[in-house]
Amino acid sequence: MKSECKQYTALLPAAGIGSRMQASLPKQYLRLGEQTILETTAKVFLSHPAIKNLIIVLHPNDTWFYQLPLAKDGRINTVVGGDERADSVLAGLKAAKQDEWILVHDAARPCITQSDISKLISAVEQQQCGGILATQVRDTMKRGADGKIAQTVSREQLWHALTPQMFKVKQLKDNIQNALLTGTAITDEASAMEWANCPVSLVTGRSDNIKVTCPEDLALAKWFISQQQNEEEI
Ligand SMILES: Nc1ccn([C@@H]2O[C@H](COP(=O)(O)OP(=O)(O)OP(=O)(O)O)[C@@H](O)[C@H]2O)c(=O)n1
Ligand SMILES: C[C@](O)(CO)[C@H](O)COP(=O)(O)O
Repeated sequence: MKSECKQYTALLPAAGIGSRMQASLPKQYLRLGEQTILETTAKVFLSHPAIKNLIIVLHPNDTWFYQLPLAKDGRINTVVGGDERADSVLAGLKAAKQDEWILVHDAARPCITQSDISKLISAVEQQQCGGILATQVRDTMKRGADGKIAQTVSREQLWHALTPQMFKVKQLKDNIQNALLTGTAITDEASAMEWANCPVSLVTGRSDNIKVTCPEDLALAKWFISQQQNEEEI
């Protein structure tokens, strides 16, 4: 029985092909120990007291999801995604209740913690405007091309945008649709809200909330998750 706190839907875009991972199957189905990246991510949300259900967005040719025990969970609804991440998120938003808040989280970010999910929800509930988890840039940042540095960019106000990103369903859906129609590049939900001049809160999240993107990320994600389990046992 979930606690009395307000409950939300989480939308997991999982319709990518993971080309940068150079694996034999889409990266969300690579294993982190006993379970896949997708199962790991989904279970963090499904066991969070403020998450009531999931919308998981699948590639049209996905043959893996329904082989997972997770597929039998009645709290999960699946929809078919599109060519780009924004198209997949849009497909998921169309299947959500339009008057609710929703948390959009990359299936490829399995190191998300319940505490960071709670932190984002609390900030959005308090400020009543959308928000994203993010971490401040720590390295000196360079702009460059063709193997040459063009300039050093001040890192003072630079953040890594993470997920989940939490917004009102209808507002986010409309803004993504309209932004895409103008040819604006929408690589995260916040960029569509920014396009519409909507305020978006930056909520500091854990830097181990990495997106498994390249081959070396898999071992790092496994290690981060093992460290988080040790933290929980303390
Ligand atoms: N058309 C797409 C593209 C991406 N995603 C999802 O969006 C998240 C972040 O995208 P990314 O890391 O870029 O995944 P891929 O697109 O699969 O990776 P690549 O760009 O290396 O192919 C992933 O969970 C991915 O499954 C999606 O649902 N639909
Ligand atoms: C949404 C995101 O994870 C925020 O950093 C990122 O934009 C996804 O980019 P990708 O190229 O689709 O991995």
